[in-house]
Amino acid sequence: MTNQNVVASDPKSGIGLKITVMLPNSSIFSPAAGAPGRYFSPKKVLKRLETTTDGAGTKINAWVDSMRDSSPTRVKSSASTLSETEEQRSWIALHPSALGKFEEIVKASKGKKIVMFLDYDGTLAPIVSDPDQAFMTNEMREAVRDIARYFPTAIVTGRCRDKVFSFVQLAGLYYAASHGMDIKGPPKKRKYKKGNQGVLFQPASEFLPMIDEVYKTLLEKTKSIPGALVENNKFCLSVHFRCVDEKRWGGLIEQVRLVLNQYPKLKLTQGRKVLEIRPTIKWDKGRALVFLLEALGYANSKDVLPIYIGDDRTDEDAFKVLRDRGQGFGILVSKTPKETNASYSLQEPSEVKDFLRRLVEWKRLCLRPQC
Ligand SMILES: O=P(O)(O)OC[C@H]1O[C@H](O[C@H]2O[C@H](CO)[C@@H](O)[C@H](O)[C@H]2O)[C@H](O)[C@@H](O)[C@@H]1O
Repeated sequence: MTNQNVVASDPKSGIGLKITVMLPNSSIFSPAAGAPGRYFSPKKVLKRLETTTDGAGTKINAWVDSMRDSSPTRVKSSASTLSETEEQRSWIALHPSALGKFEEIVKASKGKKIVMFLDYDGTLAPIVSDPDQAFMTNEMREAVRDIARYFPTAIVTGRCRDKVFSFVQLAGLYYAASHGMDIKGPPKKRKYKKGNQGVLFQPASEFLPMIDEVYKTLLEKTKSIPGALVENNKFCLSVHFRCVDEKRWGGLIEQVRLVLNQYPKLKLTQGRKVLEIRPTIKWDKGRALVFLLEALGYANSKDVLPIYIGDDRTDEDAFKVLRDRGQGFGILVSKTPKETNASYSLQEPSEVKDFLRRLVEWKRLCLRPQC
C-alpha cells in the first residue's frame, strides 16, 4: 500500500479537498486515483476506499472506476471553477490541432527525414463495438499508401499482425503488432537476412504457449458474462467489456484477476473499454518506436523527425519517448481533454486522414524542381 494524494471537490461548496488515501501498490497497473491533476467527488473517493478485494488484495472497485474512465485518462480539472468549454479551450491551447499547426510541424522537419508511426484502432479506423468489424475506409487506405511512398511508415498496434494486415492491406509498411512485440518490415527489404521473411523482432516468443493457455482459460471463465469478448492478439490478449453491462464489470475483472494470479509473468493494463494482458517484459510501443528508428538507420540521429499518431493509453509510451528525447511529435486523437504526453491533437480518424493527405501534398510540392 502507498499513500497517494487525491483531490476531491465538495459539490456544495466547490472547495477542493486534498485527501491522502492508502491505495494498493500495483506493479501490474495503477488505477487512475491520485494521478496528477485528477479530481474526484468525495463519493467517488469513498467508493475507492471500499474493501472489495480479489485474491491478490487488489480492490475490484478501483478497477471498475478505472474501467469507467477508459483510455487515456480524461482530464478532470476542478469542475467547480472551470466549465467544460474552458477546460476544452485550455487543453487545446496545450495540445493544439495538428491541422491548425501544420506549418509549424513541417517547418520543424526542415533538413530532417519524417518517419510516420500510426496506431490502428481509434486512429486509422473508428472505434466500433465489434473488434472484427473495425475497418478503415478506402480513402484512409489511399492516404496511408501515399504517406508510405514518401516517408518510412509503421503501423503500431495492439492487434495481432495478421489481423491488422487484413484491415490495412498495404505491403510497403512496417508492422509493429501485439503492442510492438511482433515487428515486421516490408517483405522485399534486402537489408534484413534472407529467410526471416521480414520479421525483425519478437521479444516475447517464449510467452506464446502461456498466452495461448490463458486465452483458453479466459474464454471458459468469461463465457457466462454476456457481451464479454476475449481476443487473441498472439503475444497478448484483449478482454473487451464495451458490450458488457456495467453492473457485470466487477465480475469480469474479478475473473480476469483470478486467472492472472496464476501467471505472475503476465500483467494487466487497460485500453478503450478493453483489459489487456501482456508479458511483463520491458517492451511497449515506445520501445518499438526506438527499435524501428534504429532499424531504419536513425539511431541517435538528429536528422529524423518521428511523428506518432495514436489515441490510446498504450500510445502514451511512444508519446513519452518522443517527449523525453525532445524529438518529433506525438499527436493524440481525441475529442475530449485527456492527460497526454502528445504535443498536438486531432479529433478523429477523418482528421488523421486529412493530416496525412496534407503531408503528402506538401511533400509533392517540395519535390517540384522550383521548390
Ligand atoms: O493499438 P491499437 O491499434 O489501438 O489496438 C488497441 C486495441 O484495439 C482494439 O480494441 C479497440 O477497438 C475496438 C474496435 O473499434 C473496440 O471495440 C474496442 O473497445 C477498443 O478497445 C482491439 O480489438 C484490441 O485487441 C486492441 O488491443
